[in-house]
Amino acid sequence: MAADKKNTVFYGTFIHSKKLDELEYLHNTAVFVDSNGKILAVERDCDLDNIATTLFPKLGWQAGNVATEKIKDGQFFFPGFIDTHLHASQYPNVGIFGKSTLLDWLNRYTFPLEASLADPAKARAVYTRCIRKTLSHGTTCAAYYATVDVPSTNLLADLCAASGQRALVGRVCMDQLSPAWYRDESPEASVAATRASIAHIRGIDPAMEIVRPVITPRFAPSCSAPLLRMLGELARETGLPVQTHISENVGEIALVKELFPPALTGAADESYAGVYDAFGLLTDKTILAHAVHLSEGEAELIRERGAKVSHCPCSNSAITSGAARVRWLIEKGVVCGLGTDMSGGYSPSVLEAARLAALVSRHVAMGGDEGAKLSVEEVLYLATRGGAEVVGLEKKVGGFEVGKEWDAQLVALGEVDVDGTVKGVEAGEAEDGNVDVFGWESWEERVAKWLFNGDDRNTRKVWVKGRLVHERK
Ligand SMILES: O=c1[nH]c(=O)c2nc[nH]c2[nH]1
Repeated sequence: MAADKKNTVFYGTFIHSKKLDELEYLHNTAVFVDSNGKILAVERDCDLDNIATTLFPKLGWQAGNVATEKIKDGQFFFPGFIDTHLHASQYPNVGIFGKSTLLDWLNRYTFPLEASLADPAKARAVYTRCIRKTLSHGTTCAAYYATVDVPSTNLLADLCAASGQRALVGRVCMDQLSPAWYRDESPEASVAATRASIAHIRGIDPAMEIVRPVITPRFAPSCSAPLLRMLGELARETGLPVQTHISENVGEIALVKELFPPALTGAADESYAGVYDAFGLLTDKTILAHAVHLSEGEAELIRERGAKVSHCPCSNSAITSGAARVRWLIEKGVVCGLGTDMSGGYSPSVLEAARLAALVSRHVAMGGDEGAKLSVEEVLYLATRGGAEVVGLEKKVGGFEVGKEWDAQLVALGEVDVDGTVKGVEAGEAEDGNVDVFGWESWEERVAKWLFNGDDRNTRKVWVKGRLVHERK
């Protein structure tokens, strides 16, 4: 799809997070987005024709070069979702995990698939489909892991740039504890390959408007101490973000203790977070996926360093890693967002991750901590503004404010007619979606129904930086 070069006025109902536990509902509102995708003005409770006449001259807009996107009653604009953790290279394996847990899952399902993407044709098919699918679910920004292979990592970045999906793209670094056919030959080779991929990604998007590189040590067990040290140095030298996994599974944690004693790392103790910290990898630009079994001390250290957590409830349930205590992390002051973690997680949908975050928090509550429950408002905050902070883009995306960029989705729910059919669906046609709205629901109830029963059929259009990147026909 070509970039839309016009200024645009979006008009209708807008819903976004005001704070962690509050959504704001803006009705009869006009949002003025310039041809570069930046929000220039937000006018609430206004008449579209009047406001256009008064605001166009102030914005220096010519009426002939302005597109209007006025949505129907009952539909709403919502900020695009931010998937703070997923493996594009694992997309073909969604739903394929059997009864495995992390370490056997990696060996049985994951490493063979990732290695096979060194075939460029296969990588192109997988990445193209992954980007299309996540866009169709309203994911406007994704923090991707690619593979060890440099050309296929670069291809993922190229495809994100071409399709317009905002992305952090990381070449996976790993030099130990995986088969010889899927690992870096040495720490030096790993860093050289990472530099090559960073240079490519910077080349295609020097201003990092859509795509940016991210330094990606897979997780401590698959990286030697020299590699972790060199990647910490690379992070300091480049100022780039870092993404990795932490404390997902009890077997993994035991392995980290065994592999990285304080005598090797120089850390004060043998904690998992302490290992990353010892190597300069725990900074305010670090995205830590999972964080299921952290100790008090680790959560404290993560908060002190300003590192962020990607909560992955789908994956944590599917491969039986555990129930992360998100309320506890938030109350400690740790910034959290949501990750689908495909293909540990079986779904490409951040809406599904949000709904599972709500459910998993209820399991934590059933364990005795009633305050652990996350509300509809809270999980949608994590899916948007929380995620924006996790990936370091909170000034650009996550809500509808002047100065932010237009990363948004248009949501339409099924409006039930008096005869019990869904409006717009002809007799004999399949109904479009699982959400039935009867008309008496409050806006809060409509959003709750969307969270718990919505899917890509409700996501009619998706924009990134003002560009239409998906439309459901
Ligand atoms: O959920 C996960 N997916 C992975 O690919 C991975 N690698 C290390 N640890 C991991 N956890």
